[in-house]
Amino acid sequence: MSRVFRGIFITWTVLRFGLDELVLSSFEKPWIRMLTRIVSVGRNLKAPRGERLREALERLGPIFVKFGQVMSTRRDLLPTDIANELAKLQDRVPPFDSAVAIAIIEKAFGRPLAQIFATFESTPVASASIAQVHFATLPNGREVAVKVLRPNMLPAIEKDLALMRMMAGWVEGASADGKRLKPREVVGEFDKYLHDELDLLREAANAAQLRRNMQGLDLVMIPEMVWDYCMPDVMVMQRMYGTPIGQIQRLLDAGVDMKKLARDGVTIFFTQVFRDGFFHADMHPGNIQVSLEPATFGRYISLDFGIVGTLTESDKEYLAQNFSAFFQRDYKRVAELHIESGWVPPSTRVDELEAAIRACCEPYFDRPLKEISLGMVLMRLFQTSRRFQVEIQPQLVLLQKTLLNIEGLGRELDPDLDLWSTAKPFLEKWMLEQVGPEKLLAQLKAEAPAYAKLLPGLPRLLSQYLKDRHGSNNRELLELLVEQKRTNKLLQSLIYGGLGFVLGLIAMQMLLRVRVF
Ligand SMILES: Nc1ncnc2c1ncn2[C@@H]1O[C@H](COP(=O)(O)OP(=O)(O)OP(=O)(O)O)[C@@H](O)[C@H]1O
Repeated sequence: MSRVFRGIFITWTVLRFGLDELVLSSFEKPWIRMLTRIVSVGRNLKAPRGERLREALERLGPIFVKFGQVMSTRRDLLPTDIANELAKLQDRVPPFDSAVAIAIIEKAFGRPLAQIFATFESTPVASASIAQVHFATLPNGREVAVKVLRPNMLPAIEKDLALMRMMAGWVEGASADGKRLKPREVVGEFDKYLHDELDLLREAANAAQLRRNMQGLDLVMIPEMVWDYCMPDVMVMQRMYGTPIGQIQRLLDAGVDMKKLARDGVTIFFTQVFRDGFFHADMHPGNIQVSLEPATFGRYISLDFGIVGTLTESDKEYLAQNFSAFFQRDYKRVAELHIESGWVPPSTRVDELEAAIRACCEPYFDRPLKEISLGMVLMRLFQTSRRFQVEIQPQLVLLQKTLLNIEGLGRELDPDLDLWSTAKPFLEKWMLEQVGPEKLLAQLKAEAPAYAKLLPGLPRLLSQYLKDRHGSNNRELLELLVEQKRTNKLLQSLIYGGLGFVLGLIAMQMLLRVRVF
């Protein structure tokens, strides 16, 4: 029953805020038209559409707020005004009772809190829509941060997701506009995203992988996971001491080199993308701090690993080659790359795609190179590709969104940051590695176990192959001989026939000559 009421409340909110107009310009179902007319009485649609959508999502609660936040990153799908407005959505959720947090921890560990931690700060340090964080100390004296999932998240999410799926079905059935927006696919993607975020073990594993990858770089610190204390709904990690990156004045006062910090940010990101193919994809300022401790002064601290992106070798190659071709203004190459990689249908005309890409990229060269936003270029490229029936891969959209975040952050720290010159050496080094002897050696090494299995059997396979080949050679030879005999006979008859004809002509001519003279 509560589901029915929730459904009615959602429909009512959608109609009151005029979201029906926003999503569906032409209704085909008469009952929806009728319902809209009833609810429309007295509704005020003067506010811009993005603002109305944001307010409606806030009214609908945390899951819808999260949905709006996730959608705000899909600038390749949404008009700019709506995406900008959705980006303003904030998790304004009160912290949950610490008694509840403690109960969750005790249930997860099956022991009273006093046996798990030596100390536990009951006032949370931060609280968001999915989890909240408390500081604590382990029995061995180690200081930790404890992330606890909000209670009853799963049932609440399942209920709202079921309603979202139902509404997506309506929207899709209601009009052609609705179908074009693929609402069911969008909700499906959101469903997966939320479930990933709800598993703190998964987040801990992401953190551990990133920490390992970043170990040798000395530019960023990632908390170590205390695995014995990590569960799907409780995550315990090393406590970090840092100043939020947003507090620029505090960092300046402490003597942090802002230009270096901006460059380091780009270096970290490009290392994660091009070297590791595994990147932190939730780079908002709330998740980034800077260490002011003497031993690690000026180093980044990265937090919150719920969202990471992974790139395959071919994704990396696609990106590196596209960026390179773009900066050489070789739009034909960009178009060819899209076709070669199978991104656009093979029937696509290179010249048409090239023209579309030129129209999208050329305006960027009006400004100095350092002002060009790679995130924007990538986004425009994706928007152009869509016109050529390209389904943009989610990991590339995630990357583009993170790139925008990194650029924004970098330029805030250093307005003169030249992103391209910082990123270029990475791309060049990476491209060189792709074709150089190192890559060949690495590939041979990777294939070595397969060769080791294959080699002992090779003589047997070779002799078998030759035997088969010999048999088939004989057959082919016989066929060839028969064919040659046939050709010889034909030639013989042609030669003899032709000779006879010529001799006949000569004889006739001689006879005629005898008669004339
Ligand atoms: N290991 C840590 N050491 C110190 N402080 C931490 C640690 N982990 C988290 N925090 C604090 O808790 C805050 C929230 O953490 P985190 O971003 O992981 O939670 P969240 O619920 O995923 O939040 P959101 O989704 O809004 O980013 C951080 O901004 C930071 O202040």
